[in-house]
Amino acid sequence: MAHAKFSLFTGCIVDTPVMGELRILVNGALGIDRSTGRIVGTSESSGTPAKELFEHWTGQQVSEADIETTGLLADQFLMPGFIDTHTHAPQFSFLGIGHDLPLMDWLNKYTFKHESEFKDPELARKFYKGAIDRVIRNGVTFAAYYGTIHLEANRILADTIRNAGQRAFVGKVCMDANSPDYYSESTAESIEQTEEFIKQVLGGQGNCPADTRLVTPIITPRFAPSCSSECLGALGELAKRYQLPIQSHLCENPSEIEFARQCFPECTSYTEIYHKHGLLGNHTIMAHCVHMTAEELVIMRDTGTSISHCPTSNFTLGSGLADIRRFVAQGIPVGLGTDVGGGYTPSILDAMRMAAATNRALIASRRLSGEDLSGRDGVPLEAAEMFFLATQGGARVMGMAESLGSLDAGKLFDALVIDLSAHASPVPSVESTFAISCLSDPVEAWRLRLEQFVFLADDRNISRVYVGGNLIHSKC
Ligand SMILES: O=c1[nH]c(=O)c2nc[nH]c2[nH]1
Repeated sequence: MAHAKFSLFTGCIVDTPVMGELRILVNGALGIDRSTGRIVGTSESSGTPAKELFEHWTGQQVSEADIETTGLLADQFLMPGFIDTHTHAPQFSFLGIGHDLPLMDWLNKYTFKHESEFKDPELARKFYKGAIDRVIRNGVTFAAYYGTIHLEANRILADTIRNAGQRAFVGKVCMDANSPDYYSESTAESIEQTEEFIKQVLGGQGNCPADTRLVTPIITPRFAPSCSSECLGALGELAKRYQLPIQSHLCENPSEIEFARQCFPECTSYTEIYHKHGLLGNHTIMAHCVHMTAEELVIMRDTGTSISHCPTSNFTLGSGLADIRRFVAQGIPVGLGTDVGGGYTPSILDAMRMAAATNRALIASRRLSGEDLSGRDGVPLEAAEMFFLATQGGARVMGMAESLGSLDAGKLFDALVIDLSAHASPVPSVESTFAISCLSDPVEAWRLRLEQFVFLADDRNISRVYVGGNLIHSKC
């Protein structure tokens, strides 16, 4: 069947096109056109023959021989791939180290030193493959990576990701100011090498449309304090000229915010620094945003800028509790970031759980201080909302909501087969979960199993990973 034109999955299919609304097709069918890697149709199948489904979806005559069918097992379901909107590839080299330090000390003691080692391309060649494989094993089909300041190591990172078949934004980190001597660059180097990196990455992939390109360069001023005004302005220009996304850090920690203020005293806020240099817009991802003023959130909303919520790292570096209900209420797009190595794990499932813990801690502390929590403010984040943040929410943050994030017809097939009864699974069997085994409504039973998935599962449950219709990881 290697030459079949279409693939069909039958079984339970789950996604969240809208925040908080799980769409569960218990007896679902999903068809893929292998030549484009796109979904041609998703529906309840109710036993309809495959040929009829495809003829209905495509409006063409289809023969049975053109269809390869995969029937999901009773404990399996299909879902959109996880989207990690913020992670640092070189920081896998010191995962789990230094979590007793606040941000600026952690950067100075560990981060800059480890990243500076990537001046040796040999290290990048040896190291990045294992890091990327680990991200993929965790079900991340699309990630926004920071590299280092080094052109060659970043090129190796981009090639490694493309060879692994993962979708990614990859950024050459820019640091021409206020950075250690052993890990900084001149303004000219920062700008020229960013442009060279853009040309290398785009040139290596021909003229394919932006949404089918696997690896896209992303303009990456590390954070405002690490860049001169000239560098920030030039990076804004490069993003416009090449129509590229932008990523950086914003309002993560009080000392960092003070540092940014000292570096740009002419700006009224940290957010204003990026705004003034043309770096905000609907293709910009700002990570953290833990300590934002009301005025800053208005700038974010008015410019269409997105937020990568990185709850794991916000806990481990003690940065604080970001209020995503407040962001969502303002209409600011929000997705999840693992922020390795501020965060200790590349698991988006962990980020989902940490997002829930952050939200519960915020609600509890506000209640204790007597705040009135009316409306959504006092409602704990539900599993279906976490599911959205990890998939469709992430796609919106990455500017790809039309092409990714859910399993609707027309979208690229970036998806995961989840096996709840995988070997050594942390998710208990249905039989041992009385609350589920006694239910007669199959949709309700799946809803509870999905809650268990969100709170209990790990990479052992992620049995297949697809990007653009290609299988890039399989446990069997
Ligand atoms: O969590 C973080 N990780 C980093 O590497 C970084 N650099 C600036 N600000 C940062 N925050």
